[in-house]
Order: sequence, then C-alpha cells, then structure tokens
Amino acid sequence: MNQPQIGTYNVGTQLTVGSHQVEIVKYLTSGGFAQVYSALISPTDPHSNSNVACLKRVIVPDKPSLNTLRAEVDAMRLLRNNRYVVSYIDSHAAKATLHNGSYEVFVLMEYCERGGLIDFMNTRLQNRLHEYEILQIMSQVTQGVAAMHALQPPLIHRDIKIENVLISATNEYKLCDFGSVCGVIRPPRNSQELSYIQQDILKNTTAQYRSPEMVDIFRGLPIDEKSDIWALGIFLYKLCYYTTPFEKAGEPAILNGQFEFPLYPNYSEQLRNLIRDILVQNPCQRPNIYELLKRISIIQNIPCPIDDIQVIQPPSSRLNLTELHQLSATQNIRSLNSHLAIENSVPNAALQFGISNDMTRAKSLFNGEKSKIPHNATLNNSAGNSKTYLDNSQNVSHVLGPSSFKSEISNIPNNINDPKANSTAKLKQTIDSEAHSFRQSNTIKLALQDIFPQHDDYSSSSDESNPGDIDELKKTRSLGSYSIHDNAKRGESVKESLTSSSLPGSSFTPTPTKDKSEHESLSRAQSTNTVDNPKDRLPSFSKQNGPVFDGVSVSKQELKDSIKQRMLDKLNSSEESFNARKTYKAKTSVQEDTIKPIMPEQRVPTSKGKKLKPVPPFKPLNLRPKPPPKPLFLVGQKLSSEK
Ligand SMILES: Nc1ncnc2c1ncn2[C@@H]1O[C@H](COP(=O)(O)OP(=O)(O)OP(=O)(O)O)[C@@H](O)[C@H]1O
Repeated sequence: MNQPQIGTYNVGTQLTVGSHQVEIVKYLTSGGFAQVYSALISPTDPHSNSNVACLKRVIVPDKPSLNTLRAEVDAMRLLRNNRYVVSYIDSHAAKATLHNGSYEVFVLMEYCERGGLIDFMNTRLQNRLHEYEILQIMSQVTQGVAAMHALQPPLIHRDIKIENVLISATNEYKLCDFGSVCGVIRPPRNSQELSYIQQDILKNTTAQYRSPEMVDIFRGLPIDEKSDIWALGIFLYKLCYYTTPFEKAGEPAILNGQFEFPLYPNYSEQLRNLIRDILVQNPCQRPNIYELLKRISIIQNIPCPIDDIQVIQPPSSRLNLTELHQLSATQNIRSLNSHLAIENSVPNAALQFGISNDMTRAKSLFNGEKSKIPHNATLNNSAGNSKTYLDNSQNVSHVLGPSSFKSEISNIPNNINDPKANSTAKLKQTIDSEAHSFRQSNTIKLALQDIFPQHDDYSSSSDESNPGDIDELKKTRSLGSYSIHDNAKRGESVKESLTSSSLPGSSFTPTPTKDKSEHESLSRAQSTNTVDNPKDRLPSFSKQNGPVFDGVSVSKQELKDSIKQRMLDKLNSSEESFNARKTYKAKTSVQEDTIKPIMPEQRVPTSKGKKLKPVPPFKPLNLRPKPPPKPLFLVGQKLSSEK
C-alpha cells in the first residue's frame, strides 16, 4: 500500500486505543507502512505488567488493506502471551478524515526496548556473534515460530527475517511483523491460481528468504510450514555470516540449493550441518519446527524447551511422507475455509481434528505448560519407521523425534509408475498446459477477485477455472476458522473492527481521541467464539452497485485500478531491490562483507519521505528473461513446456 505522508504525533499527545488511554512518549521510527512510537498506557498491560507500550500507527488507503491489517492483528491476538512473540495489547481502527477513503489503524503492543536484532548485529560487525549467542537467538525465534505452527490449522509467518525480530528489555528475542501471515497454500491447480500465488508471494515475502517452492511454483508444492523452516535456515545462516547464502546468485542458486560457508567466523560442524539440513530442496526433507528446535537444543546441550505438537497422518492412511505433506496442506486449506469441510471430506476419523481443543492445547503448550503426552508411545505409519504417538483424547498424532526422519524420506517412492506419483504428474501437466497458454497470452491477470481479499464476486469471472479455487486460496489470509472473526453488522458505514474477538483487550469501540474530529466513532461489534462459516463473513456484492463492504459502496473499477497499480508497484520494487542487491553484492568482496552494516531486506520499498522511482510494468516470473541454464536434474523437475 502506498503510505500517505502524515505528520508524526508530538510527545505528550493523548489518544484512546481500544480500552487503553495512551500518551505518546517518543516517536521511534517508520516502517514500510507504519509510524512507531513508545507510549505510556493505562491500564497497565497485565501480561508484561508494564505501562510502557509500543504504538504502531498505520494509514491504510482502503478496505482491502484494512483486511490485511486485520489478519495481522488477528494473528497477534492468537499468539499473544507467547514469550517469543511480540505481545499484542489492544487495537483500534477509524476512518481517517485527512485521506479520502483511507483508515487509520492503531495497534498497541509490547515495547521491545532494546530495538531490532539487526541493530544489535550491527553493533557486532567486528566482533561477530558467538555460537552460543546464535543458538540462543535461534532457539527463541524458533519457539515463536513453533507457536504459529502449533495452531490448528497452522499459521505460516512467510516473512521470517533478521529485521522481524526485536529484543525486549529482558533480552528476549521476539518475532514480530505478522503482516504476511497466512494458512497453508496448496499447490495451484490452474493458471489463474498460479498467477495469484506468484503475486501473493512476491508481495508478502522477502526475496532472499524465499524457499525453492516459493520461487518455483511450478514444482506444484504447497507453501506451508516447511517454507518457514527454510526461512529459518536463511535466518540462521545470516546470524552466523551476516549475509544470506544465496545473496550473490539469487533465484537460480535458491533453486539448485548450492551455497558455501565463509571461512570466517568459524562455527562448529554441528551448526553448519544444521544449516545444511534445513536448506534442502525437498520440503519433506527439512525438519519440522519441533525437530529443528530439538537439534538446536542438542547443540546447546539443554533439554528441548517444548514438546512435540506436530500433527501428522494416522498410520492407517498408507500414504508416504510426500503425500502426507501434500494432503496436510490440502486439509489445512480446507480447514481454513470451513471446519465442517474437514469433517466431511476426511474419511479417517483420526484426521478430524478438534480444532478448538487443539488450539487451546497448542496455546497452553506454548504458554509454558508441558504436554502430558508420553514420549515413549510409538506407532508406525505407512512410511515405515516413523515414531509417532496418537493422542486419542484429542485426535492428534505427534511426531516424537527426528531420528528416523531421513530414513523415511529415502523410502519415499519417486516413481512415475506409482499411482500417487501419477496424480502429481497429472497435476503438473494440468498446470503446465494452462501455464503455457497463460504465458502465450503474455498478459498479467489481475482480476479483481484475484487480488481482493474477501470479495465474492465470482459470477463475473469468465475464466475456465473454478472461481471458488481462487477464493479458497485467498482465504488462507483469513483467520476465520480460528473462531476469532467478528460478525460485525453490515450496512453501517464507517464501522470497522480491526480485531474480531470478544476477548478482553480487543476493541471495536469508538476511539475518542483528544481531537475527536480526527476519528469517527466506531461501535463495538458483536462477536462470537464459535467456528463460523467464513462465507457468512464475506462482504455482500450487488450487481448494480458493485462491491459493498460493511455498507460502504465502492466503484469496482476504481478499486480494481488502484489495487492493481499498487500491487504492480510493490511487485516491481520488490524485484528491483532484489536485483539491485544482487548486482551490488556481486561487486563487493568477502572482506568488505565483514565490516559492512547489514541493511534491512524489504519486501516492499518504504515511503520514508522518499518518492519511489517509477518502475517498468511487472513481468510475472515466467515472462522474465530466462536465468542461466540449470543442471539437467533440476530442469527435469520442471514441466515439459518449460523446456
Ligand atoms: N514492539 C516494538 N517495540 C519496539 N520497536 C518496534 C516495535 N515494533 C516495531 N518497532 C520498530 O519499528 C520498526 C518498524 O516496525 P514494523 O516492521 O512492524 O513496521 P512495518 O511498517 O510493518 O514495516 P515493514 O512491513 O516494512 O517491515 C521495526 O523495525 C522496529 O525498529
């Protein structure tokens, strides 16, 4: 979103954010989209027991952007009180009077007094981080990510990077910036979905941290927890070497997975092996979050701080791990759409997760309560040796350790004659043929429904694909199935709820500020704690009037044009900065790297007072000049029309 230029609050400015009175203490910085302040709050935050908080103020230009922020806040709410996630306190949204149609959003969160991890790293340019420091940071951040992956369905952060870790007053490392969070994204089934996913990835991820399945969507793999694991591998590498492993060669290097370790600093072989084991092409072969944490703890020589919560297929399914990976993604997508959909579509009763139970359990696990699951219980799955435990009381099975993981993988048939392999091949063929015609048409499909979250104008789609499929993908950004979405009444103009829960701390109330003219009143929305049908929450669509969002009528064409332009700007700039960094990095020597401060890697350019350069029209990945030829074995993984 293009951030309008607005003045900063003066010290002492009083505001009301939800149920908190706020007094600005200091303007800290501006992020890509936000102004960030430290502030005094009343009442005191019971979690941190502190009256100092961080206030994030964001101007969002329209309702769709507001939905994105809503997803971010909902994610924070789900993860609140986790020790290694920046803790949510309160939030509030109001229609901004200064900018026509735009909204002003305030999010109160825990104040991380020691600033960003990147700043800390930059204080250690000469005297690089010690291995024990790296492991400590890595362990804590991994625990933050584990809290997301433990949810049912899991949440994928998608933008794990050095810049998104902050340091608290008590020296704890905390994950922040949940603006890219989504559910598992299943592989695309047609060109329209492919295009949607490509654009979504470019917009919401940082180039150097993208996993191979994100860079090459043609692989037909889901974007899931394992994509976060890859990002954690890049994160770990950067903690060690202050650069990313694919910095110089970019996407081609990500796709063939070749990287080297600098000679300096010298870390243990165990640590380097961990990085190697994370940065593997096949997502199935990457450790899950628990396995990763366990490996870190082993190097640290301490007990693993969490219990295993990884949900896997029951043993009766007779599916191999590759298929489990795919199926789990499909299930998660479904579960994001409808809890009932899972129950109706999964033949095996053991797969019917009690979502609310699991969530409560996952939350309690990560809030410090140890699981009561016995670690010595075992169960064999179809892959052969996997040690699992099926927790019948909660219908969740647990992977108990990484020990047999690699050997299972090696047992996975990768045979085209295998019926399951055939279905994957068919999927690839379908995508391939559609992608081929998509490329030939040489147009960028940015249909309104492709880029507009929570818009249900399917009837206008003329595409051959099932329009509901795209909608299904879009809903991966909606956190509706976590039972926290509000049932805000529609038809009342200007009313907006940023969060959606009725839990204490959330607020949809009017925000009386010192200058009341700045904000229009908001009314508290009704909310429920039940699993509701996301369809019920979609904005209505009138054929005559176009989309109507909570009663605010908008011109479809206007929205389409503005969103399209905004997305094109972002996508271009994101790619531009990646390429520019590549070129720049290629020119610099390793020696220079050791003393150069780390510059923040941005998904999209900031608007800190600078006007962005005009950028050429966006070219989808598949229309850009071909990268240098890849080794034959990689080409073989691509679809036939690519050749
Ligand atoms: N809770 C916090 N405590 C202390 N500082 C914070 C906090 N949250 C954010 N900041 C500071 O503000 C900066 C920008 O915050 P944030 O990344 O959330 O904004 P943003 O607009 O979403 O940025 P972007 O999307 O470009 O990363 C951070 O890099 C950090 O320095």
